[in-house]
Amino acid sequence: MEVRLPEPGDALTGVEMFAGLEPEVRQRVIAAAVPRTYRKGQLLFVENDPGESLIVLRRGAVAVFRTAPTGERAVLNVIRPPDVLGEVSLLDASTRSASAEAIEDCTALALSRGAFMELVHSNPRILDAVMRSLGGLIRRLTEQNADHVFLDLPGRVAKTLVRLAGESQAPMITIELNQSQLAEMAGGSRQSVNQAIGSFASRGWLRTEGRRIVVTDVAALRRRAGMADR
Ligand SMILES: Nc1ncnc2c1ncn2[C@@H]1O[C@@H]2COP(=O)(O)O[C@H]2[C@H]1O
Repeated sequence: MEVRLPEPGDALTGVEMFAGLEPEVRQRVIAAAVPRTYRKGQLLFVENDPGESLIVLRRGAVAVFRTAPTGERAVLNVIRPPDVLGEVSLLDASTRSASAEAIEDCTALALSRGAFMELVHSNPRILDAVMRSLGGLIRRLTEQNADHVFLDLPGRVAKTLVRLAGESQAPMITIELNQSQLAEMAGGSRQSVNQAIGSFASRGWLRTEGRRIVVTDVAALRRRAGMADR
C-alpha cells in the first residue's frame, strides 16, 4: 500500500523574502500573521490607504492598479503566489502606492507593519531579500518605462502576454485574463488591444477562448516584443 507522507514546507514555502530565516523564526512569523481570504472582485486595499501590512499571497491572483481621475485603470502587475505585496508602504512608512483587487478567489497571510519591522530588526539578513525585491520592482518600472517609449501597442501586448506566460515551456499556455484586463496592462484602448490580439490570432500565435487567451507560439510573441530568443 502506498504511504503518503505530508508535503514538506509551511505557509511561507517559496516566499523569497522569508527564505533565509531559521525554522523557529519562520514559525514565529507564521504565528504572528493573520490568515485572510478575498473573493474574486474584492479589493484588498485602495491607493492612499494607510500601509498596515505585508500580504503574502498563498492562492489566487491579485491585480495591482492605479486609477485615473476619469476612472480608467492601468494595471501595473498581476501578483501570483508565492509573491508578496504591500512592501512599498511598509518600507517608506507611507500610504499604499497603488490599489489591489483579487482577480481570482485568494487566500493570503497578512503580517502587520509592527511584526514585519520587528522581524527586520531582529533578523537583519532579511534585508538582503527586501533589497532584492525592491531592486526587482525598480528594474520592472525601468523596463515598463522603456516599453512605453520604444514599443508600439502590439509590441506591448505581445510583451505583456510573454510576461504572463512566465517561465512555462509548455506548447500551449492558458492565460486567465480577458481583453479589457489585457488592455489595462498593456496601456492601450480595448479596441486597439482587440485588433492586436486578432492579428496575433490570424498568424496562429494564440487563440481566444471566452475570458482566456491560449498562447500557442511564445517565441513569435517574444520576437514581436523585441525580446531575445530563449
Ligand atoms: N509598478 C508596480 N509594479 C508592481 N507592483 C507594484 C507596483 N507599484 C506598486 N506595486 C505593489 O503594489 C503595492 C501597493 O501597496 P504598497 O505601496 O504598500 O506596495 C505596493 C507593491 O507591493
